[in-house]
Amino acid sequence: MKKVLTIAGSDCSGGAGIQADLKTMTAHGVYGMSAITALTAQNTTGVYGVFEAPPEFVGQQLDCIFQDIRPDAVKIGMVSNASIIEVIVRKLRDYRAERIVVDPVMVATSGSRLMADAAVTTLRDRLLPIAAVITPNIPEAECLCGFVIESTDDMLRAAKNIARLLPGAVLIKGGHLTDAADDLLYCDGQAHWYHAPRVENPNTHGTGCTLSSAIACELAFGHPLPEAVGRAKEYITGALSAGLDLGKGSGPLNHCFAIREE
Ligand SMILES: Nc1ncnc2c1ncn2[C@@H]1O[C@H](COP(=O)(O)OP(=O)(O)O)[C@@H](O)[C@H]1O
Ligand SMILES: Cc1ncc(COP(=O)(O)O)c(N)n1
Repeated sequence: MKKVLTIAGSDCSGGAGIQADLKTMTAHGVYGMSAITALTAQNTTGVYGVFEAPPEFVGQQLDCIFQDIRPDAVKIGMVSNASIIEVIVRKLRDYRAERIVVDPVMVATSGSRLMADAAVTTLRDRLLPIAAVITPNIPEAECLCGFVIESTDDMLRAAKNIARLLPGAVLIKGGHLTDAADDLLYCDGQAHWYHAPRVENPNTHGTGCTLSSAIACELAFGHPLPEAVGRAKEYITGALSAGLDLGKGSGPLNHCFAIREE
């Protein structure tokens, strides 16, 4: 069985973060493991508290994982401060981790900040260089490229610009922009567009976490990146279309769509 590790924050309401990642991994038939960077008190209406793990404890979790069950791929989500980022980079380099997908989580769908401003520079200079692919949404891509993205032409310009910051690839997610839900992968100097119809579903809590985890699973299976993204895109569209409606705000996805009907 393939093994995939998520390094991310916990969402007690089960829609995003570690919980979304592990559900995605199980639905893909891979063995999921987690190193928790922070506990959040959140639900579908917002983030009400964040309790960061001490960086050395994040390191200790990574030692336990890599010294025992080596992951085939790694997904990194919420990393809220620079010291946590530093320890993750050091450990992943020491253990020569492969197939690293970085979702540069900065702000939750509900609008709450999940990363300190000061950590953005560390993310860019230290974490991005070890990623095989990074998966910013439109606001995160704007933060990395420094200009406003209002069209698919802007997405392409931003992708080329961000690609200069890292040896790997960049996937800009269009969920916040297009009338459809078109994402752009810029990989080895080539643009790949993934077109999908916009699903009329306001429940999008955890879409970014889910997509990046699905990509990590597909990379663990050995698919080349453009194909891995295509398969992950099908998964996210399916989980959104399956139409779960839980909570008072932007609700979670339905990861059971691929498993069984009631
Ligand atoms: N209403 C929607 N219908 C179909 N796909 C969507 C919808 N909203 C988001 N997506 C897709 O979900 C994935 C996550 O995108 P996005 O919501 O932009 O990221 P984030 O959750 O990081 O803000 C992307 O593949 C995006 O195209
Ligand atoms: C712990 C944690 N990590 C990430 C997100 C972002 O979620 P989304 O996928 O909706 O952008 C979140 N709300 N909570």
